Amino acid sequence: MSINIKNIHKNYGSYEALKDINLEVKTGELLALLGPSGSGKTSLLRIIAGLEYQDQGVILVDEDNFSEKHVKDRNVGFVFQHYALFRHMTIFENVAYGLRVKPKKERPTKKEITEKVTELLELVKLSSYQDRYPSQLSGGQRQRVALARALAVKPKILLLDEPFGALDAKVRKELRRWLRNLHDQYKITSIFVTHDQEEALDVADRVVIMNEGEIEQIGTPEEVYESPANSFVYDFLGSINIFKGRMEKGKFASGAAMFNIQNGIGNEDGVGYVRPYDFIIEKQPSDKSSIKSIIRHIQKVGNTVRMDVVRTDLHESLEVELIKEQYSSLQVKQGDIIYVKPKEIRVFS
Ligand SMILES: Nc1ncnc2c1ncn2[C@@H]1O[C@H](COP(=O)(O)OP(=O)(O)OP(=O)(O)O)[C@@H](O)[C@H]1O
Repeated sequence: MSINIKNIHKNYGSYEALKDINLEVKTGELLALLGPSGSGKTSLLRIIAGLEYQDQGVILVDEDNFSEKHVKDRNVGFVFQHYALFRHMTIFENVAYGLRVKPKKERPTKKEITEKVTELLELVKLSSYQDRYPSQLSGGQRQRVALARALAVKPKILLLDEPFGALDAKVRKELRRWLRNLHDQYKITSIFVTHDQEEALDVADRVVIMNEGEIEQIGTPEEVYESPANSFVYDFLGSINIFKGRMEKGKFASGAAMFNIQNGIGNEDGVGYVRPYDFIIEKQPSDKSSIKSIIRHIQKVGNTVRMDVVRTDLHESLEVELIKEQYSSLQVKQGDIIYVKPKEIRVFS
């Protein structure tokens, strides 16, 4: 099932939560809606589910106009951040619930329900837990039950709202791999909401970056990370260093340094962006893009060494990241003078 979201507007009173959202989700795709708090991700998901209504626009699922359908007729699987399992039912009963409450004509037989639930519990690797109650499971296990329950009714599409948001970092990581594998087996067109950049980039086929009710960029994880469309996306998708300066004839001047740039040909003020790992560290300057700096702090974490350095021209801090081997061969210490040279600088006006 493909989802075609056209011209969606949503206001809460005078507040514009969604401003003309257009988006196509391809059949079998796992799409992430990523953005800071309040950017409109949940509102959009709830509108697709039919739990909220748009003020303008339509949602087509294949050629079916979803906008005219009630939530119960949309056949959407929904998984929330807080596992809304029924506390008084066993895990088996929780997964079976959606099948048992189907109208009589569509309801599978008792034997079919048992087979389906058994299959799903195997899929989420919780077969031996089927007689337990939700309170006897860990948070990660409960989310897996929630997903099995959502899949039981064979949804046309699957919507997940921060499904791993309440779990600790290690479990989150395990579950997102697991979700990806499950999606590859089931291939249900799925949209999941997250504000965690790493999670979106790690799991999704494509990422939609939202900000203040608008889409900033849509692309594969590689596209949005390697070629951010604007400064918001650049900033949102990882640590950055900012260089204030001016573009002049294909070059960018910032303090005493001058850089060759790919983008930006006008003569205007601009802001350059460099990721912490995108620097070459030298003991002597090699050209005008080598920025003289003093090492203020060195922090070693695993195989990575982070250095906090201060440019001597503008007295601004830069965050530089090296792998341990590079750092060892440099032989530098706090207080030393070094030259940091961006491998690439992207300038937005
Ligand atoms: N029922 C509502 N009434 C009024 N304002 C609302 C309502 N629901 C959401 N909003 C507002 O709309 C904006 C978008 O909210 P939404 O929950 O869609 O954002 P989000 O990106 O999912 O944020 P979060 O990551 O914090 O959940 C926010 O400013 C929010 O305060």
